[in-house]
Amino acid sequence: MSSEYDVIVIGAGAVGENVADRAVQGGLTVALVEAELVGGECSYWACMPSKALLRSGEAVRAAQRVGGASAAVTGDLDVQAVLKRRDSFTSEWNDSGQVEWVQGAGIDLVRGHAVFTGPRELRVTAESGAESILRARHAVVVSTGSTALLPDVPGLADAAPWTSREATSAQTIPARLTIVGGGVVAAEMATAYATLGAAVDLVSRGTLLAGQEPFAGEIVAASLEELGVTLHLDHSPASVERGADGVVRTTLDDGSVLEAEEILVATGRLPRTGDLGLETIGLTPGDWLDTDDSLRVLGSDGRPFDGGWLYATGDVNHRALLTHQGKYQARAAGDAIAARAAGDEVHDAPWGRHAATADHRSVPQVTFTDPPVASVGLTAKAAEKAGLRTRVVDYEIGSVAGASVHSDGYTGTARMVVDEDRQVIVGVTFVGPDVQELLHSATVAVVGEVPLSRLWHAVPSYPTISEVWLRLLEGYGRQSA
Ligand SMILES: Cc1cc2nc3c(=O)[nH]c(=O)nc-3n(C[C@H](O)[C@H](O)[C@H](O)COP(=O)(O)OP(=O)(O)OC[C@H]3O[C@@H](n4cnc5c(N)ncnc54)[C@H](O)[C@@H]3O)c2cc1C
Ligand SMILES: NC(=O)c1ccc[n+]([C@@H]2O[C@H](COP(=O)([O-])OP(=O)(O)OC[C@H]3O[C@@H](n4cnc5c(N)ncnc54)[C@H](O)[C@@H]3O)[C@@H](O)[C@H]2O)c1
Repeated sequence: MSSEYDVIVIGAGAVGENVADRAVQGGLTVALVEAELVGGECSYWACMPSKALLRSGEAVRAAQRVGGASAAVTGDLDVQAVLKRRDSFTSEWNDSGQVEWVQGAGIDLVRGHAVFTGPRELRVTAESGAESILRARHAVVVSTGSTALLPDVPGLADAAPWTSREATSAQTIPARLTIVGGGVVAAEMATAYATLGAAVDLVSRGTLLAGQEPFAGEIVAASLEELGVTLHLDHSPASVERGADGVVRTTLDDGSVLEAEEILVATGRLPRTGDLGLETIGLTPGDWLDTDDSLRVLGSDGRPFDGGWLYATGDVNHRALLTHQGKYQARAAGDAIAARAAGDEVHDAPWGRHAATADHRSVPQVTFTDPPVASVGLTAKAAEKAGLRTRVVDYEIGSVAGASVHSDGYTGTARMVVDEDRQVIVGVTFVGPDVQELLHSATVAVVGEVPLSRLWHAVPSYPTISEVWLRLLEGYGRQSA
């Protein structure tokens, strides 16, 4: 069977779903191809189940930090109830709700694994083995996401290691868990599993959360230790072996040996482009797909590949491996495809409707540790590296009235990075209980390039934690204008 559509989107993760939706809203016919579950990684094995695993423990600790409330929280966490609540967020790994949404949005869902057979043409193989050919009149969008990277450590692959998929979908909590990695997945899963009762060892070849401001990793490291996690920073596993007794023994580069029931590998991601038939159209399987700002894949000459019919959105383009940022790209790409198909003007200059400009220097991210780390834009180090003349202002969040009411002994740190030449903020980081809900104010300030002189007129309410904004401005000092 063969069918022709205006647009084919490969991958029905959060990002692919949104590209398809925008293209349909732009008047185009769209086939959305999915090999596994409609909704992708975020819904079933990443954002939602991981945040569900974290939330119950966070709620208990939040109450324990408020005098009077703490007396009411005396029991243990109900681990089975936490896992059951997590299962409800993944709809027990059943995608019928999302399929209904796709169909209601006017998108044709094609179940199966897609491979390129030529330009604008794909073969889809269903689970039953049935094959169909899809052709695209205007565009093919690759939204196939990313998969866990397994470092080349002797014995690791044979030790049945967990990746983020097993860690977010586990039905029992191992008594002991070794985690390899020091990034977001490692920090969040160490928080979750330690809270759920596992004895956790975390091995990272560097510091924790190395891409963030240094104080973020330091605060999270202290909080993990308080939860009972043993940190092995600046270490790597030299070899791994699962014994006949089922125990995983991880030998570190200093010769010490960690024992655990499971080992979680959280050492970064690889693009899901290895089995897409990219070689048939002249691209390299296994590569990330570089794009321009309207998400067209670039060829080796730096120009849109083969005249510009191929797009890549979400994790697979390596611009920002985050659901919200991928969905932002999806809106830009879906609308750009519709505009180009209609011969309408394409607004792909910086900050235009069809450009994912914010991917470069204005990406917000929350790491849901306890306390969480919420950041947007450039760190002080990244701003300096980018050649900006900057000034950094730090403030201890616990000193604002709203924070002291929020929790007893609230501790946290805020940093604002100012571009001195333009008098605008290029980066903000907050670390402290509940700061994730402050982040969008920082994103608006960074993306809007709001002049510092105007920010003084954005008055934070008393007594809220957002008064930290006023303290950061006071720390910077008011200009005469
Ligand atoms: C543990 C963990 C927690 C995370 N938490 C957060 C968070 O809190 N917030 C956040 O913003 N981000 C988070 N992320 C990142 C987020 O999950 C990803 O950025 C997001 O899922 C990427 O979406 P995507 O649509 O690009 O890819 P995916 O969600 O991976 O979707 C790709 C889809 O393509 C399908 N596919 C692949 N190849 C083919 C093919 N050849 N044919 C047909 N279908 C195919 C796959 O089956 C999959 O469904 C987390 C990641 C991890 C690992
Ligand atoms: N809350 C969120 O927004 C959220 C949550 C989880 C994941 N994510 C996304 O998922 C992506 C992947 O996360 P991740 O944590 O897997 O990757 P990462 O790139 O953030 O971190 C990888 C970590 O592994 C360490 N490492 C690599 N090889 C090692 C080795 N051999 N031995 C010891 N340590 C080693 C690195 O030093 C680094 O600390 C991130 O880019 C993030 O954007 C987001």
